[in-house]
Amino acid sequence: MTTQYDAVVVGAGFGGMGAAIQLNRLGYDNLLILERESDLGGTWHVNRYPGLAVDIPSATYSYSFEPNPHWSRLFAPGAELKRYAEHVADKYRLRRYMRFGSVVTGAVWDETNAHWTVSLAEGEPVTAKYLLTATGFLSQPKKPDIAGIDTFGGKVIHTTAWDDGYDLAGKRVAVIGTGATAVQLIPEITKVARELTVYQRTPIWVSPKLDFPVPKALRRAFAALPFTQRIARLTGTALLELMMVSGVLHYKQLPAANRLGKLWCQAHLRRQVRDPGLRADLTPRYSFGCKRPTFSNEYYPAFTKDHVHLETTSIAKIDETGIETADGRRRDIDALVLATGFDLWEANFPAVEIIGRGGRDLGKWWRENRFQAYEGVAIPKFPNFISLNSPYSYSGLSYFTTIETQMRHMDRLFGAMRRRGATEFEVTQEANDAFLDRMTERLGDSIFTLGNCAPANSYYFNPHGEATLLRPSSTLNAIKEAQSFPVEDYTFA
Ligand SMILES: Cc1cc2nc3c(=O)[nH]c(=O)nc-3n(C[C@H](O)[C@H](O)[C@H](O)COP(=O)(O)OP(=O)(O)OC[C@H]3O[C@@H](n4cnc5c(N)ncnc54)[C@H](O)[C@@H]3O)c2cc1C
Repeated sequence: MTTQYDAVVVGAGFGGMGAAIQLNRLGYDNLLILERESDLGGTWHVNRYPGLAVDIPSATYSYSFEPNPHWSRLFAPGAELKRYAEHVADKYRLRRYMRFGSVVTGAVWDETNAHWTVSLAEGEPVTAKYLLTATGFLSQPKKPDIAGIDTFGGKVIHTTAWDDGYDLAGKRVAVIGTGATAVQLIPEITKVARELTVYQRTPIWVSPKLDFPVPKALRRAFAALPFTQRIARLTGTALLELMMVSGVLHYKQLPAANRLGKLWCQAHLRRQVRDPGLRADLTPRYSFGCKRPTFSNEYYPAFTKDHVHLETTSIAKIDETGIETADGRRRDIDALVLATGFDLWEANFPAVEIIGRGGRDLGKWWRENRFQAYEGVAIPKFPNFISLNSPYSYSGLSYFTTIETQMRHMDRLFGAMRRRGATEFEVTQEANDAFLDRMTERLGDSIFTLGNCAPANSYYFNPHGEATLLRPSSTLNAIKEAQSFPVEDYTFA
């Protein structure tokens, strides 16, 4: 049986596009990128809610080999990220590989033909020598399990499916959820809604946001002198890195750095909210860093407005016209906004059924053993498979550090394979186990223990209570390891 493609990449977000660029650099041109949506961009195609913006300095959020001198603000709005994704796809000629509206349902390693068979919700399966899944972490929307939610007769909008045609102006709106999305969205809703009630289960730490329009002269300098942009990128990355390494990853050695982060947010809250009761309700009971840091100058003040209510009593049920809390109070609303985030661990590890050598089912294996992946990309018994959204793959606060770390890993791995005249690779169980031990030990130094973080409800933690989403190492270290891992950690055939 012939193999149709060199590689199939699942997902046309920044991760999938980075993987395709790397495969091109390695000389593979017979590629297929399968994307269930109608266009590319992943996160930045799907999310369009008011207030959407990158939540780290824009200069750090791009491929290092394709800097963007045109960001309009220090924290660029979401539409600019989508345009940047389109620019990359055009410049690197990636659209020719993309097939939209293609929902992948599973993939099976075919021992006889030494290739992957990838099945789709519609149409014939496709086969490829290599399989790369870039299905994202924050890509499977979570709907809350609240009694009666389907009976609500007004408008229901999940933040990942924003309805541009529905006007919230003059409406009584409820927002469920107070995560990173809500921090961006709530201030925008307060500007138009007649009344807004925010249902909060877990408060969030919010830092001041040093945002401003990037002056045209600076943008021109970035375009004319690329090294200036590189400096901006390195400076931004170094600051994020400092925050991550000192405040979060080395918590055990440096608890003071973490306390400083917390004090910084507390002072922000004190400055912006005078009412001590409201302040207490908005104050998290978990350590700073247990969740992804958020930045806003408008979030806390939104709750001081007369037409905005913070509700901390849990929701008992939703009926046709409103929401009732556990203490029997109810509120009529016109629109219900679900800022309830994403299902990571159940729906995304993995996002589709992956069956490896000897029938090993990846989802089952992760759940029955531990969530693990060598260097955040490879798993024993899954030959020729790069899982870009694996446990321990998310390194650094800009996701582009993750993508480029993985591109470097691919470069070294495929290079070693080809030098041996081989076409198959598989990570060894021993190398995988040693990596898992190293990560587990490093996690012990970090803030990520349930003792510090349990009330945070953080998606960093898997169902076993281990924080296996983020790689507990500095970006520099992750990059170094991607460029120098022992190639003997893999077998080649
Ligand atoms: C609102 C929001 C704001 C964010 N802000 C930041 C930020 O400021 N900084 C930062 O570093 N990160 C941020 N992130 C994280 C962001 O997801 C990453 O930065 C990055 O965009 C991930 O790229 P990706 O390609 O890995 O995943 P995604 O962008 O999620 O792309 C995955 C793609 O896979 C497709 N897919 C999934 N399953 C299937 C299937 N079965 N079949 C076919 N296609 C499938 C999806 O449709 C999607 O297009 C944010 C995330 C969200 C949701």
